[in-house]
Amino acid sequence: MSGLRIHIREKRFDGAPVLGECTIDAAPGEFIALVGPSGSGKSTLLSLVAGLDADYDGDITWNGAPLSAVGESPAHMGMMFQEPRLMPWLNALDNVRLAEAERVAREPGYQSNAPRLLEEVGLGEAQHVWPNHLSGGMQRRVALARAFVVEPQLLLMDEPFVSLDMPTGNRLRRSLLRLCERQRPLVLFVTHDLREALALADRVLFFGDTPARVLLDHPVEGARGKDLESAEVASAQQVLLARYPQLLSGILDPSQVQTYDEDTA
Ligand SMILES: Nc1ncnc2c1ncn2[C@@H]1O[C@H](COP(=O)(O)OP(=O)(O)OP(=O)(O)O)[C@@H](O)[C@H]1O
Repeated sequence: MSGLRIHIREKRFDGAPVLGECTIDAAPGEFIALVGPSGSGKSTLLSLVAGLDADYDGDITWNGAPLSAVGESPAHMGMMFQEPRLMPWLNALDNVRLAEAERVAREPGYQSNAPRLLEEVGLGEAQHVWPNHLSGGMQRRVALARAFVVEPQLLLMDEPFVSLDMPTGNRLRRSLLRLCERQRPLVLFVTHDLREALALADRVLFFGDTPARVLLDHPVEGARGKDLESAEVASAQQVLLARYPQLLSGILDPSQVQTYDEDTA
């Protein structure tokens, strides 16, 4: 199949199973949010996909070929984490350019996308500013530009907008969706905030149980692209939690899932 296939049979840490049987198929261009209680293995799953941890039982493929390790990956991969992880000795432009280094080496005559990406995230005027002179929100913008500068086919994001105030977070989410619209990467986005998942994703995967697995694969309708405090997001959240009251605690009654599918069929 084309796109990403994740099939985890088991992932253990120190002998204890953390992830159980889990199959996720995702098509190019899809935006998938991963939501679940703390410790349910969301970040672990991202690190397996990123190739940062190869110690698991399962297969992760991209267009049918193993997605085994960063650097050998058949998909251009971008990543963004909770911390912007900027190099303090490089200005905003050079931080973004750093991600292009491999491409510059590989493609003679390659024209840097970094200035355009910084324009797109609203930092056209701040290209030569050092990270310690940028606000937290601006630093995340640089990290967002850096994630997209490689034109990733697969973008892994682990709570990239956590602990930002609402307007700053909303602006960053709008920038992210604009960039996704243009480049169409497949995104796996970990968040604790159900509203953020509903405002960004095409599908939300809910994790839970021990060892963790996907409890529910929920298609999002109506809330995508809206601000977190919008009526559309509030309503999507209310409908979901009315039907599955303990979902965010990682508990789901399987009989409810059938009812939901029948309702939406
Ligand atoms: N390097 C590690 N060594 C041992 N145990 C680990 C390691 N990394 C994660 N774990 C354990 O694996 C489980 C899943 O952790 P993980 O960070 O993937 O969960 P999470 O759903 O992302 O949590 P959170 O939402 O709090 O970030 C937890 O019990 C955690 O303590």
